[in-house]
Amino acid sequence: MTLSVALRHRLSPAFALEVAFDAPPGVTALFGRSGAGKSSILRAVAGLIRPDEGRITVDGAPVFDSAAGIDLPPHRRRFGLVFQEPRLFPHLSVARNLRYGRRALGLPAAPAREAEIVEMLGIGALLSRRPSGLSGGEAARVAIGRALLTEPRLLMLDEPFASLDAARREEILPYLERLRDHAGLPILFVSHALPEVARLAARIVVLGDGHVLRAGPAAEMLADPEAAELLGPREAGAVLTGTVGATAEDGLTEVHLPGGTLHLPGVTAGEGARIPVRIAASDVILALEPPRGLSALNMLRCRVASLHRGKGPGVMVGLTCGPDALLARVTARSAEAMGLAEGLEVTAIVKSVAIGPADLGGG
Ligand SMILES: Nc1ncnc2c1ncn2[C@@H]1O[C@H](COP(=O)(O)OP(=O)(O)OP(=O)(O)O)[C@@H](O)[C@H]1O
Repeated sequence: MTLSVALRHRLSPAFALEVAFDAPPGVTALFGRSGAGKSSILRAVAGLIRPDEGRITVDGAPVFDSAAGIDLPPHRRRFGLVFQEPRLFPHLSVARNLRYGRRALGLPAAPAREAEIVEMLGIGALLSRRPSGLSGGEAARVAIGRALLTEPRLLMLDEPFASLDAARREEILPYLERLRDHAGLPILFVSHALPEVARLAARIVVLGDGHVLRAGPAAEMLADPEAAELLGPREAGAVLTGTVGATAEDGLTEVHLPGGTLHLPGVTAGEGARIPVRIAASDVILALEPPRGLSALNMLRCRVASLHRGKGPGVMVGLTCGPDALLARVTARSAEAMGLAEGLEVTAIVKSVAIGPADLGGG
């Protein structure tokens, strides 16, 4: 199932949306600064605002088509929307909250499906509790479960963890990975946290001032020095796929990449698993020769593929390490002193401690 969106809508004299993008099954991240128009797009797709003109289709079938006069009401679109706040009913137990959306749509009870969703989201122990006793992460999972139980054709998550601290957000990411891998639905995921987007999304749509600034496969966008400027040079970083090796007594686990081996803390996947590893561009140091007598364990032989001079003092360097792509952020002064140029062979040095659990996929 693929969602296609093409719409124009003036929200105020100062702000208009004009966007077009596709969302196939898997996670499509809508990424952009506050006020870029992310939530308004979700509201339009959900049928909560009526665009001035455009078409919104699922596998070619319109739920909205201004030219043809089609505008299905929200409940007939069968799209699940989870807001920033979980919006659970305080007087109902978690179990009754879960069933509420289904009942409101007149769908029959589905105990087997419910058990499956409860298991996937890890909320079995919460069923008899009231929402007031839940942590933010638990409440977010219940809200996602309630939306899933309505058998949506599409799931939209509008920064469902905006109010959670970093540790709670990290806790919930594995559940979202399971949802992504097992639900088989297109998921529109609104976020302005790049590590989360890198971990979950297959596609990224970067929004600015109501427009699509750039859209494409996540792996390509995250490794592209020019796109890094739009994603935010401080947080930008490529995602590489490695194979988990042995764990040493000091807790560092080998992760083998074509360009070399990383030794990383906090790897939970078992030996032999393939896991994504996000390496922030600002955590990579470049050297012309493999350095000796250095505390960093992680060195990858790479070649400079492209250079992008940003607005500030930084240069974003695109590197290829075998079939992998990596980004490094250096100062323009260093780039010049090193004579960085396309095709030059360099060693990329990554600090182990710079890579945290949020940067590693579950495998
Ligand atoms: N009902 C409305 N009437 C007028 N202007 C609106 C309305 N809703 C949103 N806007 C404006 O549209 C712009 C986009 O808002 P929107 O909430 O879609 O952005 P966002 O990218 O989701 O931001 P955030 O990350 O802060 O949630 C903002 O300038 C906002 O003030």
